[in-house]
Amino acid sequence: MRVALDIEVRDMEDLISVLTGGSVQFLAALVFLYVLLKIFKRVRYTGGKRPPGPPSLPLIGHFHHLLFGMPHHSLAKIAEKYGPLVWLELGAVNAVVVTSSDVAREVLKTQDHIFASRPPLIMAEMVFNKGQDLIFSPLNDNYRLARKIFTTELFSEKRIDSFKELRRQMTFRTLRTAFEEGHADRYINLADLMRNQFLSLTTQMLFRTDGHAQNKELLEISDELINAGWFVLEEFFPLLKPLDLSGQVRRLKKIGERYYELMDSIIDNRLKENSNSKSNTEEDFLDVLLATSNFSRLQVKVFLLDIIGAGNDTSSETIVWAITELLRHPNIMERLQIELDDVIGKERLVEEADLNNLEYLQAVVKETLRLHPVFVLGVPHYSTEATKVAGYDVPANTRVILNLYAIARDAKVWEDPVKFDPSRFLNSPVDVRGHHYEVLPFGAGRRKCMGMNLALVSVAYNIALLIHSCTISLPEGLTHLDVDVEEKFGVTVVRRNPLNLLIKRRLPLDVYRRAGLQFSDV
Ligand code: HEM
Repeated sequence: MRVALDIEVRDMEDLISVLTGGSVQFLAALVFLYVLLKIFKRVRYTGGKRPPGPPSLPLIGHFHHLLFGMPHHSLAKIAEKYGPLVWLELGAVNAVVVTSSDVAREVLKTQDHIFASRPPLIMAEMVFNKGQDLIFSPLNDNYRLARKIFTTELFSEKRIDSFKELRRQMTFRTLRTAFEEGHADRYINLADLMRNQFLSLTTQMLFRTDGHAQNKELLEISDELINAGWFVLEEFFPLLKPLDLSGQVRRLKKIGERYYELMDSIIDNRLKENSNSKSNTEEDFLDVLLATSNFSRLQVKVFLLDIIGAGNDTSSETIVWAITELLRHPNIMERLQIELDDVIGKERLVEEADLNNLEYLQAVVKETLRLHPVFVLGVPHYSTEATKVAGYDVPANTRVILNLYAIARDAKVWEDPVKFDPSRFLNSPVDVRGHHYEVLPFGAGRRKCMGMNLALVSVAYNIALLIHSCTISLPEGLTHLDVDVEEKFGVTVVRRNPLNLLIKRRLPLDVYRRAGLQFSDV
């Protein structure tokens, strides 16, 4: 199989900083690792027809493949040579990497019941109370109950709809900030702008409040979590864990402690408020979870952290990727603007209710998610029993890495796969909701993203407003040819370089005013 890559593989600086937080302790860790591995025994593959894979090094197996370049690129290259199901020994961890839509279908649909668990992760242990949350929970009764409550109570259509006005107000606030900066001819970093919006949106959905001190702290916690990365050295070399030479284990533990302390004060305040008054304000997620007697206080905290961790950077960075691609392709940006002007006109602002009538906009969203799925390697799955995949034997307790990035760029499936071309989704039944295995930005099957519907609405709405009601300019002297797509690898893959933009009003002032968007600059 051949996977096309258009992004320059940077250097190992990225991954090393993900692994170690940039610490010089990394070198010390490697020396100790070498000594400790002498007494370390990896659980070896036993019997059967093993999936193919590159030659492994003594003791560390294939771990070095994660150290050079970005893992989703390195793994795509390995798949080009060894096929869509590759066997890797990453220190003590046995893993298979899936890099085709056919094998993804087998894992996420035909054998979803076997592969829908999660491996034990140090991040889950340290921050998410040993995986008692939703994202990192193994497939067990606790998980099934939590997923049911998330589906019926927190992410039901009705609940998502009940936050529509909040989403509108938060997007307006973003525009107001952008226009005020633009009016003063100041450039604004789009990622910062969007992250602030989504953090405010999430905290209001969760806790009804939008307190700045609390948000700042949550933003820092979420940042630390994202920067911690999926690949914690000690997870692959468990003998190193007590020594914590990379400092990652300690760092994650501290993030957990800081978060729990903050949440304790939020929950205490809420319980006090609830006992003082019979409030008739809208229920938020905290109310719903506290009212569910099935969950302990600790579980409530980790469920909320799931949403903070999964709900912010994912949507905001997808918007940043979309605007990046639109700026790189002025003809596509123009076509989208023409659609918006035709369908919405220039007398009013676009509303969420318009989104289904904007076919090209939807195609832009899908194409962005195809080329830039922010969880490039998904969230790891785990086999609960031995099975066969694509004719190969996969033992129980194998970690499954789905290279969602490479699957959606498979040249066997996609014509001109690295080209940003939304029209490939026009008049096509293919969508990004987990029914078509050639593009899986939200995963598929039992573990499919809980926030997909919310994300699709918020992302499309923000892009529509930015393109319809704003003029967006690059810093002076730069053209569309200067807009890069360099990536930074972490829990999510984001733009490496900031996208600084000058954002100004595109429509007559009155149009914004009538929609309820007031400005202090006029
Ligand atoms: C563009 C935005 C988003 C993308 C691309 C995305 C992608 C994903 C992916 C790939 C997974 C893993 C699926 C698997 O294991 O196979 C996932 C899981 C999850 N996502 Fe999202 N996500 C997005 C937004 C959100 C939002 C807004 C929320 C909540 C507010 C959310 C909540 C979750 C949760 C709770 C899970 C865990 C599901 C489980 O393990 O059962 N996501 N997401």
